[in-house]
Amino acid sequence: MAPHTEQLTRPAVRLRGLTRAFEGRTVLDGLDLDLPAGQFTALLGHSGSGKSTLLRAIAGIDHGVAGSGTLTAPERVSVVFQDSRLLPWRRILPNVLLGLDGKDAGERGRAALAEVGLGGRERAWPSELSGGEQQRAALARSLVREPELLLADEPFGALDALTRIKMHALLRQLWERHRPSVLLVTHDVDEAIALADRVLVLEDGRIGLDLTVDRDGPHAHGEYRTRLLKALGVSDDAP
Ligand SMILES: Nc1ncnc2c1ncn2[C@@H]1O[C@H](COP(=O)(O)OP(=O)(O)OP(=O)(O)O)[C@@H](O)[C@H]1O
Repeated sequence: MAPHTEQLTRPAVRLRGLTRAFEGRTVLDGLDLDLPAGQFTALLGHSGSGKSTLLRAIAGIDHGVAGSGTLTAPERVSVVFQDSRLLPWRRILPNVLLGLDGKDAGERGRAALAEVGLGGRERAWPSELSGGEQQRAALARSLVREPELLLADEPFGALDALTRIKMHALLRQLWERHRPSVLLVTHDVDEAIALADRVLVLEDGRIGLDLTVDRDGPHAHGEYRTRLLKALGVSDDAP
C-alpha cells in the first residue's frame, strides 16, 4: 500500500477488547472500535451506559478505574466538556493559550478566537462571556492545539436551543476546515444526525449500533432518527 493511502485509511483510534469497571461493576465490556482519521462520529447511549467512561479512556484520563484491552489514540488529543473549564482568574486569550509556548502562540490564539467568532474579546474575563461564548472559547482552546482527535462530552448540553443550533453550525464548519477525527458524546439523537457522519449507540458495554449517515443519499433525517430511537429502546411516537 502506498504511504499516502495508508495514511488515509489508518484509524485514528483503535480499541480492542476494551474493558472498564468501577468497584467490580463492568461498564465497558470488551468493546472494539475503530475511528478513521478525519471522521465525525457521534456516540449515543442511555444515561450511565458508559459514554463518558469511553471518552475518558480514549483521552487517557480514566485514572482510578480497573481496565484491560488495547487502545491506540493519536498524540494530539483535545477534550471539550459540557462546561468550558476556563480559569476565572485569567482573561480569554491566556485561557486559550494555557500551557502553550512558542513565539507565534499569541497570534495562533487570536486567530483561533477569531475563527470561533470571539475576535476582539481576547481581554475579556470568562465571567463576561455568555455560556455559548464560553463554549466558543473552549473550542478555540482545543483548536489552537491542532488536535488530530477532538473528544467532546455533551459540549452543548447546557446551552439554550437557539445557541445550540449556532454551535452545531460552528462545530461542523471547524471540522470541515481542520478535519480532526471527532467523537461527540451526546444525549440528543437529532444533534447526532445533524452533525455526524457516523452514529454509534453504546449498549451493554459495547457498540450496539453503528450507523453511517449518508448526507447525500436518499435517506431522510426521520429514518435515521427512527432507527436510533429503536436502538435506544424509545418509540418516536411516544407522547
Ligand atoms: N469514578 C467513578 N466511580 C464509580 N463509578 C463510576 C465512576 N465514573 C462513572 N461511574 C459509573 O459508571 C457508569 C457509566 O458512567 P458514565 O459517566 O460513563 O455514563 P454516561 O453514559 O456518560 O452517562 P450520562 O449520559 O448520564 O453522562 C455509571 O453507572 C457511573 O455511575
